[in-house]
Amino acid sequence: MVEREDAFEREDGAGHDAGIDLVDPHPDPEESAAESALRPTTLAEFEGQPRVSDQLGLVLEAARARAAVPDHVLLSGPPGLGKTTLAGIIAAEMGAPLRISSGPAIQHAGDLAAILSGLTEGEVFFLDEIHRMSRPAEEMLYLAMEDFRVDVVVGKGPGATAIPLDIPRFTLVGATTRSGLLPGPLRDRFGFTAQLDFYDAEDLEHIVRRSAALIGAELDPDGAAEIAGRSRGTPRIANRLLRRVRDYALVRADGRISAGVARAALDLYEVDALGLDRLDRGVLEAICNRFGGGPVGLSTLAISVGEEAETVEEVAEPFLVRLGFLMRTPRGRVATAAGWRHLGLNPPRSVMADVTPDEPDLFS
Ligand SMILES: Nc1ncnc2c1ncn2[C@@H]1O[C@H](COP(=O)(O)OP(=O)(O)OP(=O)(O)O)[C@@H](O)[C@H]1O
Repeated sequence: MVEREDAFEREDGAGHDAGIDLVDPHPDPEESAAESALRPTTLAEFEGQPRVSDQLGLVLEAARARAAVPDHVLLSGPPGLGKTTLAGIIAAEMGAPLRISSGPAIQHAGDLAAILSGLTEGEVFFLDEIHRMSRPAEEMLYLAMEDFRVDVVVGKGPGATAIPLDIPRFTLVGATTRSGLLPGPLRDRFGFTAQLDFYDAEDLEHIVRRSAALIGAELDPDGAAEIAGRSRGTPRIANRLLRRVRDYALVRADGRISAGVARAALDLYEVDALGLDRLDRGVLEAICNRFGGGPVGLSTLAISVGEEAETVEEVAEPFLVRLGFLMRTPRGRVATAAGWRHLGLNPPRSVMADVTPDEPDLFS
């Protein structure tokens, strides 16, 4: 890959606000209580994803009919689409307790052995970011998933012995944003795999209306549509925008969220009609205005918008790519004609000449 790495000064004021962005799909620890309060607890309450819902419902019903522990479940998809929520629903529907941990928290096989041996019969073990577990822990998990057994190694070196330890039957719910990174043997041990997709506007409207009722906000149907349309297909973002719009309605209006109030609030927070925020537009503007439409390397682009390369790559780019405003090519990032037009600019012909739309996205 050839990246253009010319030095660019970081522009004062061009940086992003501290703390999590309104349209960042990743969880914000400060919002975890607010998020938990809005989590549906039954499949019937879980909006959208009809295929996943139907198939999972069947798996759970069959397990209940056989009085068995359900098969292990792998949920994959971008952040904020409901993987943790579904793990909670599986536990609730099975009347089982839920234990939560994450791949990065389990660095030693011993950490995993301690969790697994402490589970109760039928417990649901939610392992978020399962692709980020250490290799020894991953190997221990294979055996635990298949035979409900772990081998605890006692001692070191040639004298070390593995003592097999039976563990209760449990259901592992693994979650990953990158199912491609999971080793085949791990993937094969899940009895049910579901890929969560971005939500359509209608489902998001239902989610926003349900959440508004739970937080006691008065929300007009048009107001719900306005929030849903700017939520980037992601329930976490929809709920976050709803909370901000609710604040605006209380302070600057009569408390009721009409379409006009939602629009005014989201304009104030710089989330535009398609859900682009300041960073997304900054990235697009930098490519078009400063780099002639691209190609431009990620780090140069990140410096020019005063943001970490990781944030540009993980938050702004996926959405811009999804909207068809940006392409990631082997030579760098390129604005598409639609991207230029979204900024109200005319795309120069030369921009698209040497990049075919079918060029594979080598970075995903
Ligand atoms: N289908 C849904 N119906 C209603 N609310 C939903 C749905 N999916 C997600 N939500 C809401 O969106 C928020 C985020 O969901 P959740 O934490 O389950 O996402 P996630 O996929 O686990 O994200 P991450 O992997 O980043 O933790 C929660 O407040 C949850 O209530």
